[in-house]
Order: sequence, then structure tokens, then C-alpha cells
Amino acid sequence: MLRWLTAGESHGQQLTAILEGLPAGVEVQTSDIDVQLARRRLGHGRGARMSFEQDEVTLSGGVRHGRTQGGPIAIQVGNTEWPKWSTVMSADPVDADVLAGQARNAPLTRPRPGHADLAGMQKYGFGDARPVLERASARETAARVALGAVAQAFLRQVLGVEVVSHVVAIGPVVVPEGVLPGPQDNARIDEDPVRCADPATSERMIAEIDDVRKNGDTLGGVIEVVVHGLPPGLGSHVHWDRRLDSRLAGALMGVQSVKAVEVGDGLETARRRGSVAHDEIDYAGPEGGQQRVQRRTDRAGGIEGGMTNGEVLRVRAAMKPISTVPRALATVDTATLEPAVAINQRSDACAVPRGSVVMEAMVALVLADAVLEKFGGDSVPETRRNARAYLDSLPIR
Ligand SMILES: Cc1cc2nc3c(=O)[nH]c(=O)nc-3n(C[C@H](O)[C@H](O)[C@H](O)COP(=O)(O)O)c2cc1C
Ligand SMILES: C=C(O[C@@H]1CC(C(=O)O)=C[C@@H](OP(=O)(O)O)[C@H]1O)C(=O)O
Repeated sequence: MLRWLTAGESHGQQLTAILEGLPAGVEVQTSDIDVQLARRRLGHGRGARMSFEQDEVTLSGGVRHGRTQGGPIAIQVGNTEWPKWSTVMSADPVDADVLAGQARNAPLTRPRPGHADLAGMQKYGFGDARPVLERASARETAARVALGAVAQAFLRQVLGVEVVSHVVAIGPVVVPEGVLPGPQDNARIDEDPVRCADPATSERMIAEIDDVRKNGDTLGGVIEVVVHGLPPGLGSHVHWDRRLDSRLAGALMGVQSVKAVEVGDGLETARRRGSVAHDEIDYAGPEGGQQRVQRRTDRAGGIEGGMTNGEVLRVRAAMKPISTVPRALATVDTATLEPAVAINQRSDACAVPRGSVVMEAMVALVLADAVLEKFGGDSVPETRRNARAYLDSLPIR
């Protein structure tokens, strides 16, 4: 079983991430994580913080000379802005008169609609939204992306699996049907300012973001994660919490701002008749001692009965528009109970392009867990051998 945890605050010294259960021998180094973190900071619509704040990665456990050792992997993502926050966010007590001189420490009492602020203040008994927003912030997704980089290395090295993603909608602008990135397309998609695989739609997405920004507004959108090279049989139909679709949905829903998840054609499938909703199967003949079958379509997105079916996996996550709306939403000052406008620092206008890198990471972590559950192994060669033996022994493939 693969387990992972993150800790740390948005303006804290660092985020800490731990991944436990990965076999020995996965080739991974700091630069692999740097590459993924750099991708998470890009995208038209990102806020000012993405350009001045840097991620400083330290691989501090579980990896030696570029290979995992079988123990828990620990990753720190340091925040270069920490010196400005070291008093306000200090773990140890700070003299009241020192804190009083810090403008950054003023209590935040105008909770932002669409954020965790008010419910978090109520739940944890805070008179200040600071401790809530510090942990609720999607800054934490840097830690997930760091872990996802390790999971992706494992999937690639054991099975040749490639996890790619693309933005399929920003606000009302949607890619045409049938746009599907190939296994090596991430580099090309990264070149696009909104990570859209269709250049004409990308231009319209950029114009939409520019328009909302001009009007002090924000946007959300939809991301599709596409996974190539998965074997059939990851996950299981036998129990709800073993279904791969359930596990993927939970992981994607667990990303800040995600309000819906679809597998394959998702909601569209529900509007179709059964005769055109499923993926018909053809016999393709013998090959290398096995009988080959193939599906005519991939409407199911590579999952049937909670298991991978060997087709391309497709899952979509819908992000709501950024809650910190520059035009400022109405709220109540919790200190005075007077009407107020919500706290509004600088913020992303649209975080969907960089959100796509976070979704890739979550999918990679769930799939790495499912691969280990199916094939086990304490080293990469052992897991690879087990997977090969399973695939070679399938009478029908
Ligand atoms: C990559 C990413 C970046 C985000 N950036 C912002 C941002 O700059 N401003 C903001 O208000 N919300 C941003 N969010 C969303 C908030 O973190 C999220 O809406 C908030 O924590 C409340 O959680 P909920 O929307 O899941 O209810 C971002 C989310 C992601 C995934
Ligand atoms: C810092 C990151 O994202 C932040 C996520 C975020 C939020 O509310 O989720 C709000 C913004 O922060 P602030 O309000 O302090 O400007 C983003 O910049 C990051 O992704 O590294």
C-alpha cells in the first residue's frame, strides 16, 4: 500500500511531503521534482506570487544516489518568501510587542466567500482567518506535485506508463470533441500558455482570461488527465473502495477548488442511449501466443467495473472560478458584524493551466498505489517481473 501525507502552510518555511511504500530502485532525483514544480507555476492567468516566489526542493529521505531505497521518501519544498513571514508564521511563541509591529499579523476578519475561511474559523475556534487560509491554500499542491513526480517515475520505469494532461475548458470556452494528447505530448502542451492541446481554442481561452482580468473577475475550467500504457485489471469491481474510479474521483475531488469529476465521457454518457454509450469489443486475432481483442471506442475512459480495461484512461476534473475575486465579494466582518468586502490580496485570475499539473500528480499517486496492490514487489525489477508475468499469462489481451 502506498501512503502519502503533506504538511505545511502557504507562508510557512516549507512544505513537507512523505511517500511510504514505494519499492527500491526507482530512479528519481531533485531535478525531476524541480521540473514538475516549474510546470505547476506556469500558465496564463497565474497571479503575481507565481513569479516572485520560488520552490526550493530538498530530497531528505528515502533516496540515495538517485535511487529510492525502499524506505519512506521525504521531500521538503522550501519557500523563498519565508524571511518576510518568519515572525508572523513562527512555530515558537513571539513577543506580543514584536508581533504588534507586524502589519502582516493583523487579524483577518473579513472571510472570503468560496474559501475555507468562515467555516474553518467556526470549526477550529479562531477569531482570525489566517490559520485557516494558510493551510487551505493551494500552495500545498506543490507538495503533491513533488510526490507525483516520484509516482510518475515509478509508473514509467515499471510499466512504461505516461500520465499527460490538457485543459479542455476555461469558463465557457471548450475544446472540440476528439482532442486527445498522445503519450509524449506533455512537452508540446506545456508550450501553450493555457496548456490546451488545440491552438485555435487556446487563443480563445487566453482572450477569455484577459477579459475577466480586465473586469476584476476570475475563471475556472476543466482539465483532462490522459494515461497511456496501463494494463487491464488495476482496481477491482468487488468492493466500493477498491474501485479505481472511486479512488481517482476521491483524489481529484481532494484538490482545492475541484467541484466535479468525470470518468471517460462522464456526464455526456448519461445523456446517451445505451447503444451509443459503451465500447463494443472486437476479436483482433492471435498474437504472440495470446488472443487479442480491441474496443472500437473509449467512451468509458479506460475503466469498466472499477478496473482498468487496457484502453487509454481519461478522467476530468472541474475547477470552480478562483474565489478571491478582485471585484471583491460581500461578506461580514466577524469582529464587528458590519457588512464588509472580502479580504483581497493578489491572486490567480485562472489557475486551471497550472491545476492540470496537480491533477496529473494525483492520478499518478493513485495509479502507483493500484500498480503496487496488483503486482507488489520490493524493488523495481521485482514489480516489473510480476507485471510482465501477469501480462504474459493473460489468455485474452
Ligand atoms: C493550483 C491552484 C491554484 C489556486 N489559486 C488560487 C488563488 O490564487 N486564489 C484563490 O482564491 N483560490 C485559489 N485556488 C482555489 C482555492 O485554494 C480553493 O478554492 C479554496 O481553498 C477553497 O476550497 P474549495 O474550493 O475546494 O472549497 C487555487 C486552487 C488550485 C488547485
Ligand atoms: C502560493 C500558491 O498559490 C496560492 C494559492 C491560493 C489559494 O487561495 O489557494 C492563493 C494565492 O496565494 P495568495 O493569496 O497568497 O496570493 C496563490 O498564489 C502556489 O500555488 O504556490
